[in-house]
Amino acid sequence: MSQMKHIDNTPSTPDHLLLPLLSRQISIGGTHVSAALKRRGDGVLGLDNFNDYYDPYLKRARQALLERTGVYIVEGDINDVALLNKLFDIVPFTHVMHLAAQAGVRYAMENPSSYVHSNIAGLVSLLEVCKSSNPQPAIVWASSSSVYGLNTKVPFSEKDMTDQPASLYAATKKAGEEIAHTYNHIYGLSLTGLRFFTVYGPWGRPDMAYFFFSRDILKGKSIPIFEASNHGTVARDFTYIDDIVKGCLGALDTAEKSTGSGGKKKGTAQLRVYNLGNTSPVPVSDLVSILERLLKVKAKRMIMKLPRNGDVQFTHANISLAQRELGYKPTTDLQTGLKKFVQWYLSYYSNGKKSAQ
Ligand SMILES: NC(=O)c1ccc[n+]([C@@H]2O[C@H](COP(=O)([O-])OP(=O)(O)OC[C@H]3O[C@@H](n4cnc5c(N)ncnc54)[C@H](O)[C@@H]3O)[C@@H](O)[C@H]2O)c1
Ligand SMILES: O=C(O)[C@H]1O[C@H](OP(=O)(O)OP(=O)(O)OC[C@H]2O[C@@H](n3ccc(=O)[nH]c3=O)[C@H](O)[C@@H]2O)[C@H](O)[C@@H](O)[C@H]1O
Repeated sequence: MSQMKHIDNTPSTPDHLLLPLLSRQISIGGTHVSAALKRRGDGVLGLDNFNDYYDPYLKRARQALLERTGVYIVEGDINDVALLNKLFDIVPFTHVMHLAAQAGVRYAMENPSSYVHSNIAGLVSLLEVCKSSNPQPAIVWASSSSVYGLNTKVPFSEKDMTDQPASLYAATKKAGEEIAHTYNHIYGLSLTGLRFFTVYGPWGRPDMAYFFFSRDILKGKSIPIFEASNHGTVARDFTYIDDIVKGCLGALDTAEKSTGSGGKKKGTAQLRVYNLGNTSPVPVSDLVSILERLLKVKAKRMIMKLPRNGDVQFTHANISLAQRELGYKPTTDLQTGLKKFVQWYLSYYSNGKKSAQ
């Protein structure tokens, strides 16, 4: 993790934050969601610590993109309670979209404490501030399909067991769901957790397979493709970012309807968890074939036994609850979504941008 750059005073607040706004949101992490909220007329303030888990140039490019649309991003850590209090004093946020986390299942074996810092301690700091703020904001936060862990009964439904995480990342996401329960139970915070299923698309994460496979296929480097020791398929319910954004907006709007923008009496606020997936798992080997066609380069495939590194073999979402309650309806298949990713990737890295890590 990088040294966090703490700002010692809140930067001059852009005028738009002080205007009477239809809805005032704080979005933590989450470039695409922030941009979509801004496009539809919500007031949005971003927060990110810009750590160096992956390519910092990419994070700064996303920031520049957002700032061109009028979304200002404060540089700071969710563990910085003084900073959060200051922001909540300036802006009476009605909603918090909390997408900041230490992501990645395999990196948890290298740097476990970064998961505890952001996904557990950071979540608690944020909820402490939300609990005391007036109005109490409705909070929508990112959980993960990884909470289903070693559960092999697919498709995964929200009611299924989540008590056998396969990685520390998954364990911290599961802990986040339990922490949310506590803050809902004691303080009446309105909390909606979204279990995202392997999200991909333009401006995505360079540590994810679809992203670094593209880089390495273009470089002629071999790519390790994990194969299960039981010879079963290794597959993911890959979900395109635009579909996820619609699910996030649906969750924010549903939270608004059921809680209003004021604080709730204890015991009456909502606590919900939804799967946001695509309902069509694709084997990782097919992901590689699609990338080969789009990049017009043959991959050097290195088939490896799936190591015990935090990966699970198969994910598949049952999304009927999100469909019913959030109006969530993913429409992008992997071929279409990867085409958009590859177009972005080629244009981003051919424009003299630093190469992905
Ligand atoms: N991308 C996926 O496939 C996927 C799947 C399931 C769940 N999720 C979850 O969705 C959320 C967004 O994921 P993403 O892929 O966009 O990840 P990301 O790493 O690109 O975005 C998270 C952002 O949070 C920031 N951040 C991390 N720790 C912070 C802290 N302590 N304080 C302030 N900012 C901090 C990072 O700098 C980063 O910009 C995460 O919570 C992740 O765990 C992602
Ligand atoms: O939905 C989630 O909750 C998670 O989604 C994402 O995790 P994963 O589904 O594991 O994505 P990703 O690493 O891209 O691997 C994709 C596939 O490629 C396979 N894979 C991976 C690496 C490799 O070298 N070889 C390989 O075959 C690998 O076995 C897997 O089958 C997020 O990163 C994570 O933050 C989390 O939130």
